[in-house]
Amino acid sequence: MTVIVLSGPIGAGKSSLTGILSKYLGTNPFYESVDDNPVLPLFYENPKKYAFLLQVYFLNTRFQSIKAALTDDNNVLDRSIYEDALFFQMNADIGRATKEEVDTYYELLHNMMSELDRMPKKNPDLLVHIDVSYDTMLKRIQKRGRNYEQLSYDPSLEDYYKRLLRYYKPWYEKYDYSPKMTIDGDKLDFMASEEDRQEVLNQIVAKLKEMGKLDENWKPNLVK
Ligand SMILES: Nc1ncnc2c1ncn2[C@@H]1O[C@H](COP(=O)(O)OP(=O)(O)OP(=O)(O)O)[C@@H](O)[C@H]1O
Ligand SMILES: Nc1nc(=O)c2ncn([C@H]3C[C@H](O)[C@@H](CO)O3)c2[nH]1
Repeated sequence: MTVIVLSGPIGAGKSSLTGILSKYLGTNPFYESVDDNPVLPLFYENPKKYAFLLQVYFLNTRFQSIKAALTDDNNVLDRSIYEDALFFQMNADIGRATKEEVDTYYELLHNMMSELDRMPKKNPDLLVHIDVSYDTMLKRIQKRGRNYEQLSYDPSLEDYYKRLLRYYKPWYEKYDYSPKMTIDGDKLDFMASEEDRQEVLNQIVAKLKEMGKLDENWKPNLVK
């Protein structure tokens, strides 16, 4: 039984890979709430006003998801609580949160992480990070077509996205809640190419076998 958390910038392919991977492993997916998130459009319209509220919204849903996932021990999460502070810190660094909001946020996060530390299973088994360049990220954001994420909606999103990418490298290096691995999201087009999809799945399965989380003779539940 495994809990796998995915990470990566906006449009990296986390939701897509969550679906593919959970089917392949025969586990249950947890998706980040986006289309039913009432605060997200407000945030893109007025980031300074809504950065804190949006973060509390995401933090709350991510806390619920990771608790359920660690209890069930049979899941893939498309983004997790471990990535939450990356987003908030970046928004705080560009002046979208007051000192009081920053302090309150970190206290809340700390309390939630302490709760997780008291659970029988405390950590995920593996982090799979999808690494993408700015060009790939932007192409995927355009392909998905959410209006408020487009540069035509707000040209300052170019700086926001580039900045976000810069926060990922140190975040990934510091992450130590579980073993981790990176997928090259620029090279491996796991949506359009069957061969690339299999390559990504092989890399993840090899890592799980190496960690002893999958039996050496393990075969997929569902081959498409
Ligand atoms: N490897 C890939 N190759 C080609 N297209 C991809 C790939 N991964 C994702 N896409 C496409 O890019 C878009 C964004 O993908 P997806 O929604 O999975 O990203 P995400 O990382 O979950 O984004 P977000 O952080 O915003 O939730 C979708 O239209 C998807 O079909
Ligand atoms: N500010 C902020 N904090 C988060 O923790 C966070 N997580 C995701 N997002 C935004 C990115 C995509 O538009 C969309 C889907 O990932 O939601 C976030 N925005």
